[in-house]
Amino acid sequence: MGSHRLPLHDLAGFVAGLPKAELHLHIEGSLEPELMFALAKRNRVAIPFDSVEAVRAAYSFSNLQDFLDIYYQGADVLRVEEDFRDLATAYFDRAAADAVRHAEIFFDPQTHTDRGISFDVVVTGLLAGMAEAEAKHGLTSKLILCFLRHLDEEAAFATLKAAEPWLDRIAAVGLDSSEVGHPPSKFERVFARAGEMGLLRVAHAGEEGPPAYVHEALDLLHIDRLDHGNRALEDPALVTRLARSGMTFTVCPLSNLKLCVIDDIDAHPIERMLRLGLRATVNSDDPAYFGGYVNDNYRALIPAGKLDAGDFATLARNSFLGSFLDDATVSRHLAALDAYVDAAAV
Ligand SMILES: Nc1ncnc2[nH]cnc12
Ligand SMILES: [Zn+2]
Repeated sequence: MGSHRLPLHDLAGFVAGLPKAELHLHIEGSLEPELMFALAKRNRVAIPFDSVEAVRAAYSFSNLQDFLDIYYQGADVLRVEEDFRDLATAYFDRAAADAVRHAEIFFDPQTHTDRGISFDVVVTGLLAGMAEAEAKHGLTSKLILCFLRHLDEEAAFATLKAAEPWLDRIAAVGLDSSEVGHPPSKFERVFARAGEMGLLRVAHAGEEGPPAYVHEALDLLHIDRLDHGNRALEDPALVTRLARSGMTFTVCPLSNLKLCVIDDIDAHPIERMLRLGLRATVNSDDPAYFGGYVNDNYRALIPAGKLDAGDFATLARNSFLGSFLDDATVSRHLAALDAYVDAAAV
């Protein structure tokens, strides 16, 4: 889009060092097979694999549900506070290496409370990992509590209730899990209550579900950010609305490829999103399952040749603009990003 042209190798280096925020990351989806094995041993939990290689070999999915089945199974090794802290620490260490300066991470409390693990154990462990990342890397973070949409409204309300003691440590609520057949309307009242409690709101919509689900997320859930949003592109009036309102899309290229939302990474619609004036960002979703952290996702977009250095800088800029950081902090990150771009002289 812009006029910046760099040789491909330099472009990869430029993109890797760009200061960035990650806005779509399921912490349970950052559970690498090695840590899964270590935690299984530590907690004496049986897992249905006999090697790390066997786990990786099982990570071949033809749709979202295929993945979710194995993802919920993997989370079973997480039992005590220390496990959630170690999980978070592993993610933040990896993100810091990708020049991530700020991350807004999803967690799925129901995946754990339904197994008898308390909400407080999950949050306390994650918060410990978050504090450590800030001290060690200067990497700040926020928590987003996701409701599992395949479960019912009552279960979501119970989860919101469990969150009450932690409201000052939770930035937003989100909506994830099996999309088709579980429209945003199912959670209209839960999201209204979350809004009254002062929480921001995001939702997965238009990943596999139709544009109507994106309309519902806007009109019924009053979302502050749209997770995925790919299928919004099928509805021109919706695109206009999302562009005009400056809605942030948290796009996950490698996830889209691995879950067969797209057939070919070179056909990923993110370039089209930028041309349509949409505020797209690049994120890793479930990096342990989809073969890459955030820089792998940025890098995967290079070979198609549709994005130049200026576009990648825009994607990184969008990640700060779309974050839930205060304006002064966003400005500070954008100044650092501008300095990085100037120094790269692209
Ligand atoms: N990509 C995704 N879509 C819906 N739910 C998820 N939970 C973890 N990753 C998800
Ligand atoms: Zn997701």
